[in-house]
Amino acid sequence: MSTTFTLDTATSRANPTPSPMKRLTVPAIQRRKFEGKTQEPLVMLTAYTARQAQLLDPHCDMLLVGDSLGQVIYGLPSTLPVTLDMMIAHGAAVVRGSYHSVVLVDMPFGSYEASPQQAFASASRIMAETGAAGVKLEGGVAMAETIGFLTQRGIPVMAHIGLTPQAVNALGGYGARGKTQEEHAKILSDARAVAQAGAFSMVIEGVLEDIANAVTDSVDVPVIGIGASARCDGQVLVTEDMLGMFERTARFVKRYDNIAETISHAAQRYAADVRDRSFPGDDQVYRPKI
Ligand SMILES: Nc1nc(=O)c2c([nH]1)NC[C@@H]1CN(c3ccc(C(=O)N[C@@H](CCC(=O)O)C(=O)O)cc3)CN21
Ligand SMILES: CC(C)C(=O)C(=O)O
Repeated sequence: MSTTFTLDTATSRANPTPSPMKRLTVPAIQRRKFEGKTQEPLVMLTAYTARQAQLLDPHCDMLLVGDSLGQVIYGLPSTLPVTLDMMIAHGAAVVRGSYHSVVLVDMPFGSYEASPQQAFASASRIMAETGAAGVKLEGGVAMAETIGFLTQRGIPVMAHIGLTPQAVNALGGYGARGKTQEEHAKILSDARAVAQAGAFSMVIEGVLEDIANAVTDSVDVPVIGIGASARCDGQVLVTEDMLGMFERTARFVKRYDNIAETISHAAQRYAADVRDRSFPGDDQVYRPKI
């Protein structure tokens, strides 16, 4: 007997008119900042593949196709070598694998910083070739003009401030930001600038908790934290970090499973079965019916 995988999404995905489960929208996400008394935090995880997106989608508000895929799936030393083509291939896969969450695609290093025009050329390719709902880009005051340019031309932008990994060479590492008065003030002005420019939301990464709280209180768009504060309007983690795929991760990661161990254990048992010829067994070979 073959194994059948069932998902809570299976029924609605098979339904030709899945109107009750319409995809969330960027304006709906933006409104969540001031909706309801409880202001339920927004849930975001990264996704890089269609199947991963299928599994995460029912539980999330947003799926981020992060340029962290450079390190997480391509084994690159940083996010800097990630290309627009890589982001587009994975972005399209995640859109195909999801039907509920807002899908956002990271703009990779070198695809947007030179000018608003360069950013529009790259972002419009992402939008047209993936079907994503918006893009994310790193930077504050310096990117405000570009964020306005994209937003006014119909491309929703999520900004990313604080610890911005594409600037690792300038920052000197992945240490938390905001430890000096100057840095603290810079992060606050970055937050205000990107919100003012039209970003519908922003990620704040790797900053002192007080700064994340101050940013959350001082802008009128949802602030999504990673290594930030529980008081942010939402949280994001890299899915593989959260699943326990890596031995070493940043302090801000909470592990909800240990899939590294699960995978190693399964591979070990498979290898043993192959080596002692117990795989394939009777159930896995084709024989003529008698
Ligand atoms: N798997 C993965 N998870 C991420 O969160 C992530 C990526 N990759 N790649 C792109 C960036 C890089 N990020 C990182 C990478 C390392 C640390 C880290 O190890 N931080 C140390 C402090 C380092 C220091 O003080 O110099 C820590 O202990 O938190 C943090 C964020 C976040 N992003
Ligand atoms: C860690 C998140 C916020 C990100 O930017 C990425 O996955 O690249």
